[in-house]
Amino acid sequence: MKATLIDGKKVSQEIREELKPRVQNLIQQDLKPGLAVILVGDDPASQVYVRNKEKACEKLGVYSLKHQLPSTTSQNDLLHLIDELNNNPAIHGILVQLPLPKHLDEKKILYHINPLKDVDGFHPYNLGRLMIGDPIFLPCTPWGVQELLSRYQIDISRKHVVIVGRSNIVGKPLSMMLVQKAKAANATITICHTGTENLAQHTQMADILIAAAGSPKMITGELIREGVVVIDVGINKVEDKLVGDVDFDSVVDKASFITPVPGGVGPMTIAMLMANTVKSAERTLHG
Ligand SMILES: Nc1nc2c(c(=O)[nH]1)N[C@@H](CN(C=O)c1ccc(C(=O)N[C@@H](CCC(=O)O)C(=O)O)cc1)CN2
Repeated sequence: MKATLIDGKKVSQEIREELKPRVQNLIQQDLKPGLAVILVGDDPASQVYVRNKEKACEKLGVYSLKHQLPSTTSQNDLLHLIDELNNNPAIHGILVQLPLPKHLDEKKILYHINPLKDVDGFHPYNLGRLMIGDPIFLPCTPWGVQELLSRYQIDISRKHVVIVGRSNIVGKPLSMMLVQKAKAANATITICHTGTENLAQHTQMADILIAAAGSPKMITGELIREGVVVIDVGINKVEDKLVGDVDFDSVVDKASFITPVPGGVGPMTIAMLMANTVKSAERTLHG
């Protein structure tokens, strides 16, 4: 079996097209959605991702405000900037590009963002709302994964979903989102990580395997069973090449569906960020 490629680039473009009339409707009501992106330091990958976000805003008609700060920026200065953006009526979404330089307290910084402008969905208030099944902003990458499954009619009903990875920005929120659906869908959700003993015993049970461990090519053909759906969330730079957490070549002939890297989940993160920003602007109009 040769896996069907899940085209994240195509789906992300479809989603951004679907957002256009919503943005036009807001602009006609004199409300242009605004996204502020704070980039601290000069991490090359982060610069690419921030540029992708700016380009997405430009194409969609969203006002984009970028603050590029030196890696030596103090915590207080960063908190003051967030205060300004929290109080800026032209800004409906605020994100701080991760990772931050080590001297900055990531939690303190992220928790300082007004939850109602937290379009990354990382604030405890929003994660709490997600946990109780009443979300405002879903974290962009997990939401993008869910959208890919949905738009390719990959149903989790009565399926075993195995997530490899437990980060705060993907693994944990994604497991919460799928558990919410699993109740009604009679699905089973398993979370593994790079420290899981006998990892193969878990991954080989998966009908749907989501690799989000941040470990290049970790998931090989021996770790999966025939016909599994493979979603690769990994974004690893290896010898200047972007590779996922899945060893694509050893998996593609066993899987039924697979997301490529690049061109899979990555572009979905951007599209869902745009969706959260538009939603935030709409909420200021309609509550
Ligand atoms: N504040 C945040 N920081 C980070 C997040 C996040 O959601 N919020 N996620 C990742 C990085 N990320 C978004 O910021 C991100 C990663 C990858 C892509 C993407 O489009 N990847 C492309 C290839 C891009 C390239 O040319 O290298 C692909 O996979 O096709 C977008 C966003 C960590 N930080």
